[in-house]
Amino acid sequence: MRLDYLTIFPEFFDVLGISLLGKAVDNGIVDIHAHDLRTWTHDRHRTVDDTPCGGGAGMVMKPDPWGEAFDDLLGADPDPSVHVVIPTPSGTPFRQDDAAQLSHADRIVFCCGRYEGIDHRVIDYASEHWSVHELSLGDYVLNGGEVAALAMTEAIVRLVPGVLGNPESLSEESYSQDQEGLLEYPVYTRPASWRGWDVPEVLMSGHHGHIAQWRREQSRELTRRRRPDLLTDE
Ligand SMILES: Nc1cc(-c2ccc3ccn(Cc4ccc(CN5CCCCC5)cc4)c3c2)n[nH]1
Repeated sequence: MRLDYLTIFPEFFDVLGISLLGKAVDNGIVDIHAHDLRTWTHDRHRTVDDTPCGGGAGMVMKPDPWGEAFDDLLGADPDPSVHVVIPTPSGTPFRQDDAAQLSHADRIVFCCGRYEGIDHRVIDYASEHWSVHELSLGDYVLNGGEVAALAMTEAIVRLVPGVLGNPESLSEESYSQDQEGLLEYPVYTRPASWRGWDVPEVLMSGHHGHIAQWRREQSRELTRRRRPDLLTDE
């Protein structure tokens, strides 16, 4: 899987060389390239923004640098197997299903906007050529797309075979189908008693059936309290 990031802050993505994703890069499972969008500017001030047509506060990112970056990175031939992800507050919510689907992609290009956003014609042009995903990280406004791109990257890449040390843990995670889409149960480790708090006895019983039942109950109770929207039983 090749991941490209178009951004005016490429150093944001240096962090991807650390830990889990760092190993995936070292193993050649994932190939990461961050690009400074100003590479594709030609004026002395390396301008990437301009005033919004129709008025309004702030600045909007000019389309030209993005178009030239697409030309260099992707060429002009349509290719639906290339996924262009554009983090935006107005996108569809990024969910585990999106991460799962994108984990099968061979190529993903993250377009990280700043200012008040990117000229919409960039999205229109990209949509004619590649598979475009306008995705929101959540219902809050960030200063740009970089943090969202990092979060989405981690959610996607950890699902790629060979990236995680213990793939079986994936099936027990919140939102995963095996967990029936419920929130995951609380976890414990040693010591058995810590500052007056004990590990639930059932977990020390060695009775796997009881432990599994307790965990299912914990998941349902936690989901009922925190995320009733995830409960589908009629
Ligand atoms: N889930 C999530 C993703 C993002 C995200 C992603 C990408 C960019 C690029 C820029 N920003 C900052 C920004 C975007 C929008 C506004 C409001 N809006 C602007 C246009 C006219 C109406 C009002 C303010 C600032 C971004 C923010 N935030 N949250």
